[in-house]
Amino acid sequence: MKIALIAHDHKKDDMVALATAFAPLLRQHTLVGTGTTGRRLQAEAGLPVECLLSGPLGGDLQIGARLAMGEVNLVIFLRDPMTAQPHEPDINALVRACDVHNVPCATNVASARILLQHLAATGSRA
Ligand SMILES: O=C(CO)COP(=O)(O)O
Repeated sequence: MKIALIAHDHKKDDMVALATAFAPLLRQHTLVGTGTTGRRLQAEAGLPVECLLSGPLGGDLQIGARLAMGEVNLVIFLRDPMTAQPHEPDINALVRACDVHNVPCATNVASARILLQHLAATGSRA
């Protein structure tokens, strides 16, 4: 399973905590992330994350493009609903791509936990 991990700045601590809690599971999969999120997950959760561009510089679009080509199977995108983002069109494009291609996309911690628990229970592998 190829999993994309993305978090806005105010949600990055939540992402690190989530990824740390599920680190043994996430290690069994191929991980990709936007630049800053990915580097924090490497440094603080010890996870092997391929880091693309930072979100505002096109990272969301890179993940969306991979997803459209079938190279991303699950997205955890912890969005900050309280802060305006300069690259809002890119964010919408990524979430839309998930809907177009029927790729599971969790946009908050509660949903992400359910997806990851399901992944753990079903034993899907990379
Ligand atoms: O902005 C983002 C998603 O829209 C996340 O990008 P970073 O992980 O580079 O902060």
